[in-house]
Amino acid sequence: MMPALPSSLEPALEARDLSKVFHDARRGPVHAVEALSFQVGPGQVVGLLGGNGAGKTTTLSMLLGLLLPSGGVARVLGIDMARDRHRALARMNFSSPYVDLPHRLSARENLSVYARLYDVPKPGQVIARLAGDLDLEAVLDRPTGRLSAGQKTRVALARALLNDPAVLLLDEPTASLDPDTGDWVRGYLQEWQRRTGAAILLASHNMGEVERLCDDVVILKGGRLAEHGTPAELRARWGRERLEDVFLDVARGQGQSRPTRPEGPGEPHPPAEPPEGEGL
Ligand SMILES: Nc1ncnc2c1ncn2[C@@H]1O[C@H](COP(=O)(O)OP(=O)(O)OP(=O)(O)O)[C@@H](O)[C@H]1O
Repeated sequence: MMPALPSSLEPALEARDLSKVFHDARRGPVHAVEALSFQVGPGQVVGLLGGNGAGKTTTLSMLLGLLLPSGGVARVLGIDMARDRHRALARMNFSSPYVDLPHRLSARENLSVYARLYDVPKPGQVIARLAGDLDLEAVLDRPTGRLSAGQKTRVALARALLNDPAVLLLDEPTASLDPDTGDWVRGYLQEWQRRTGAAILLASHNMGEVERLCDDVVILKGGRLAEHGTPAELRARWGRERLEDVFLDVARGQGQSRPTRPEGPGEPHPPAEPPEGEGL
């Protein structure tokens, strides 16, 4: 048996040889995620990128223990989420603008319910602090269903930070925000992460956001890992100045067909395969 690593060396989050096959009546077996391995180290922020249908949500759902993998393992803080999800839940959290909070409850009531579920000590104080941080004081007592998309996103983020998670999974945290509010939320997340040392896995289509927040980037294509590295490594490898162009090259399987400089900077890189069916 392999000796256990001291907990400080353990990845905060790990996908190892992770796969998910959906059995769809119309499409037959759908290989949403295939043999996917990556890690998020303690205190690291990793971006999970990929086009529509590339497998990001399926991956996040397995890491949250909401979907059982067809193969491989999803671990959070060393805990196998398919077996022992309940042991990790108190130390992790998740936020997505696509998951609605009950509409009739006020923002404060929603946050109070979740604070109770997470057994947050002094919940009133924690909610007041988060409402101050996220500029929600004026809307705390309004029904959540009547808030703007930007206000709902900030309430959802407050909900995700209630238990001071050591591991935070974020699905498109700024998707519905105007550029100014989006920028503000990114700045807040960056400051929060530096202060708490939490590990973050961030699924995003916003390359500026990924370049600003992420130490490392995983790009999925058709459920498989197509690229992995720091934003600087990926730019150098693909001879691109912007991560957005790296993403497009990976998506289109173009490799270095359009280098940004004539000599083609960076290491040569085998072009990614053209997309098969759905996926990036
Ligand atoms: N419950 C399901 N049953 C059948 N197929 C599914 C199911 N959930 C997802 N899929 C398929 O699995 C693949 C990956 O989907 P997934 O939602 O993980 O992609 P994504 O990267 O999150 O996409 P997006 O950026 O559009 O949200 C797609 O082909 C999708 O249609």
